Amino acid sequence: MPQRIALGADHAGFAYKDAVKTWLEQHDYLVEDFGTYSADSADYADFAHPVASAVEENRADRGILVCGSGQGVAMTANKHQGIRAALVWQPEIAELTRQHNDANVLCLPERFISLDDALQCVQRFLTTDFEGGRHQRRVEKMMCT
Ligand SMILES: O=C(CO)[C@H](O)[C@H](O)[C@H](O)COP(=O)(O)O
Repeated sequence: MPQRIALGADHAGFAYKDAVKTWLEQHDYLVEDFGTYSADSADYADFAHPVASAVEENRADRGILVCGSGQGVAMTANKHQGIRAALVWQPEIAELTRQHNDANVLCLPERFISLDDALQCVQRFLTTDFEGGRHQRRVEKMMCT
């Protein structure tokens, strides 16, 4: 069964969100796009909350969020129980945050990363497994549930 991906961005992440959406569809992921749908100014929390809720409520397997710096969407998503949203700016970090932190939401900073790197981050984030072991204990200590 294909992985279900919840996608969201504000105006500063709109262009990369659309490119990520195209990449995901080309690679047979099931995408739910929570907006924004234009480059008009918008508030990142209006898109980060629905993406985080979709993952939290198991309507999506993973979330991907984009804003200018990646910070606003990450902070917002991490307000949700069960969400481990990671700010990622290079592919190696995308891999590490899956292996060690079991991140379930990827947050990308459109204004500080090339599109090529952003797509590589998406690919590594979606194809890297959590390592468990000592990292399982640490993730459990991180969570408030
Ligand atoms: O990076 C962001 C939040 O962390 C947002 O995407 C905004 O781009 C940032 O806050 C700047 O806002 P602006 O309205 O684009 O100047």
